[in-house]
Amino acid sequence: MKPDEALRCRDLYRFFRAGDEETLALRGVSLQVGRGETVAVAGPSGSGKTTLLNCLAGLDEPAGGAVTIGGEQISHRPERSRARIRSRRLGILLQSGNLLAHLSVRDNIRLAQAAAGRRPAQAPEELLEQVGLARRARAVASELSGGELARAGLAVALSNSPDMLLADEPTGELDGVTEQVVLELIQDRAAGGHGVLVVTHSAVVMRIADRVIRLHDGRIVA
Ligand SMILES: Nc1ncnc2c1ncn2[C@@H]1O[C@H](COP(=O)(O)OP(=O)(O)OP(=O)(O)O)[C@@H](O)[C@H]1O
Repeated sequence: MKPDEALRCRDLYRFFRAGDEETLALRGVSLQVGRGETVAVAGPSGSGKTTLLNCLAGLDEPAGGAVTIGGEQISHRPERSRARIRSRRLGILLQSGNLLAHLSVRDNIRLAQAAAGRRPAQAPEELLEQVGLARRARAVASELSGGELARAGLAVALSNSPDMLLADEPTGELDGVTEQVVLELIQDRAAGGHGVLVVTHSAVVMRIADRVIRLHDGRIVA
């Protein structure tokens, strides 16, 4: 893997079996994302976007192929190893939010940093400052607006200076202006050296991405 590569996957296959029926959710997907690069993944419902994201994040195991994050292979390893790589090398941003509801934004960041088990490069206050949320450090999720929640989620996802940020519809519920602000923030942060892969239906996200990858029936078609 080249030093400027944040993520690489080769020939990913994933099947699901329900009774007699077999779905080929991923059929040989290969891609790479460079440091500082933002790649959008688009495609119709059922094309395999979420399955791909889960395999890249080590939350699901591909039946075939391999995933490497920051030079370290995450696929085909025991869950403990995958969890360690996830917490040190990946930031994961989901539409459902990545904050624990009973903890303040600051404590959510602290928890993510403690899970990585090494000295964090940035203090929670600094991360919150960078996403424009310094004044809401003590708030819990239910006290935040949609835009603030997206910023808080981003601060948590970036809390261990990941090699790669993986996001699933991170701006899905936001209005156009807030969406633009959060995306600019994601890109700004990416300039700091990690790669970004965003699963999205949003034309705004596709416009700001450096590249758009289109999935159809589990294959990259463009
Ligand atoms: N756990 C599962 N068991 C069986 N089939 C599954 C499972 N998860 C996904 N699939 C199937 O795999 C295919 C890809 O699903 P996936 O959720 O990755 O698509 P998607 O592109 O993310 O769709 P959407 O945009 O609707 O979220 C679909 O046909 C889906 O029904």
